Amino acid sequence: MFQKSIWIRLPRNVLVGHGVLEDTVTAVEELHLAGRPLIVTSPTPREVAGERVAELFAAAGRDPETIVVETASFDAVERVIDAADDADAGFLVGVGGGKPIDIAKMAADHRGQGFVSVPTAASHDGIVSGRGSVPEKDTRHSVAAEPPLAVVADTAIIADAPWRLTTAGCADIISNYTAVRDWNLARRLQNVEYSEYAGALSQMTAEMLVENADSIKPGLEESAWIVVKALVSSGVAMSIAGSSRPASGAEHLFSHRLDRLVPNAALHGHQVGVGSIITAYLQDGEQGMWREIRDALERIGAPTTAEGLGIDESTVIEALTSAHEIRDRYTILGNGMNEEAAREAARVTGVI
Ligand SMILES: NC(=O)C1=CN([C@@H]2O[C@H](COP(=O)(O)OP(=O)(O)OC[C@H]3O[C@@H](n4cnc5c(N)ncnc54)[C@H](OP(=O)(O)O)[C@@H]3O)[C@@H](O)[C@H]2O)C=CC1
Ligand SMILES: O=C(CO)COP(=O)(O)O
Ligand SMILES: [Zn+2]
Repeated sequence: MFQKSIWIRLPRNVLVGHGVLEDTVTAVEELHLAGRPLIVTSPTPREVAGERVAELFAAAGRDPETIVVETASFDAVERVIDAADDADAGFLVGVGGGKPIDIAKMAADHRGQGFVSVPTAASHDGIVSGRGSVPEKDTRHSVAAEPPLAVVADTAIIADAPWRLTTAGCADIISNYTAVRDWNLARRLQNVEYSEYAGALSQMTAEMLVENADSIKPGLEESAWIVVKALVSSGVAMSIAGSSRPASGAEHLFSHRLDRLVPNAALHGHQVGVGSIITAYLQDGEQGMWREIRDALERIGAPTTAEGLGIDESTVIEALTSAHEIRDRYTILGNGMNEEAAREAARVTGVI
């Protein structure tokens, strides 16, 4: 299908490295962002980075305001919009994991203002993307939102975050393998618009992460480097595609379904990693690449079983049989799996 036009919205300043938090104000000034920042953060990220970001803006005479959010909800987005109105903020800065970053991103989108992403954990590729994910009624998947103008990823802070957050980010990247294959399938079966560049970038990102899996170890700042760069590249793939397609297929539908059935049971990345093992089995059968995906997750220390996610067998089966209803996105799940097929796939792959 010929694409008449595309509009790719990417971050302009991406800072990754030891101590780059100190350059936050410079990164913002270089973007000519005017006015007061509203810093949107959550309790722990506030301590590890938010307070320092506020000090830096205060020292630059920008009179920052801070708001602390605790849950990813539309109420929280509304509160942030109100706080930005009250503070007459010129732009928003999200400091933390996916929760405060997405809330800031969506509030910035609503206000039509600039947004800066300061991740304190490498837990998923939403730290860079123009997608926001805040549960609303039946919706758990991401929707279009304001992409960050700048990303400031301080690897010293990220390397210090709990290791499970980093393994979740790795698993979110590894899941790109199955997402790209599902996207290709949808192109062939449904004539869905496909971007060769975005698909290739997403797949290459997963391959590079797996090749580097042995260098990804707790306590090593180099690991934070590798994972953040992969998350940036995956976020860019989504921006090129103009959708989350390059990084979200059936494995993400499975995870979104788990989020509804057992909210907060496990991290997003860990859920999509387990979903990716089963998705790969569905895509090419018992002899296919599901073992490689499982082994890569194991090498990194991410869960590969229902038990590892802290969920029971029946929840896995329920999520698999209803995941196709989550959104209008064609994947290998097609019109859905029946219970026997779901049990077989989960059993063969060792997930249950
Ligand atoms: N936009 C997108 O494309 C995507 C968005 N998402 C969304 O992102 C959210 C999940 O993101 P995730 O990062 O896993 O969740 P959170 O933002 O909830 O972070 C997970 C936990 O890590 C803590 N934390 C963060 N940084 C540090 C640190 N440096 N040291 C110690 N603890 C830290 C947080 O503390 P505290 O409790 O204080 O916040 C929280 O308890 C969900 O809302 C999900 O829907 C997921 C995937 C993609
Ligand atoms: O998590 C994502 C990509 O890794 C975003 O995907 P969704 O659009 O399915 O939420
Ligand atoms: Zn994801």
